[in-house]
Amino acid sequence: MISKIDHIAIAVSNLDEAVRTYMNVLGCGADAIRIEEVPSEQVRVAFIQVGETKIELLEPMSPESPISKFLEKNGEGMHHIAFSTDSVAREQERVTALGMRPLGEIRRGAGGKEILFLHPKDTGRVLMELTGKKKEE
Ligand SMILES: CC[C@@H](C(=O)O)C(=O)SCCNC(=O)CCNC(=O)[C@H](O)C(C)(C)COP(=O)(O)OP(=O)(O)OC[C@H]1O[C@@H](n2cnc3c(N)ncnc32)[C@H](O)[C@@H]1OP(=O)(O)O
Ligand SMILES: [Co+2]
Repeated sequence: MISKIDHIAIAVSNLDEAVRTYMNVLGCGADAIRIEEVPSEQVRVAFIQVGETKIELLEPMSPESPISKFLEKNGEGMHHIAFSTDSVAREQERVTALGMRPLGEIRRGAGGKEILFLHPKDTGRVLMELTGKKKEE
């Protein structure tokens, strides 16, 4: 079951600058920010807690990152919406049966959580991520 929006992700070219902008807009302190590197996606990511959900700022770590290609084509801006679920595998099965194409396999994203992306051409040209539990849970 999908329970809430886990995060809204924005592609940025300079993470530190973007973090400052969001802190200014939201009026929050550094305690609301968590930064980590996710090598599987070649991104450095900052999460900013906003109530029950988060803003995810994504900076590419290399030209191979999907965020590099996105920035080249579109510039900075909204990249994807992520939905929380108690079972990414079950949601994968459900949406696949409806004809949506997952992009690759379930893998590990930020915080070690299971993630799966759906092709934006099947979801109204908005990239969507399903995010679940940590793999060991
Ligand atoms: C921090 C870790 C993790 C988390 O825990 O939250 C993350 O969020 S990681 C985020 C980065 N990782 C990913 O984005 C992985 C999934 N993405 C992909 O597999 C690819 O980026 C893609 C979506 C398949 C696009 O790659 P590719 O086909 O090589 O690029 P194109 O530019 O040719 O795009 C094809 C087509 O799709 C449209 N598109 C691409 N990106 C988006 C987007 N973010 N939102 C909406 N639409 C998008 C693009 O415009 C092309 O359309 P056409 O031009 O009409 O062909
Ligand atoms: Co994400």
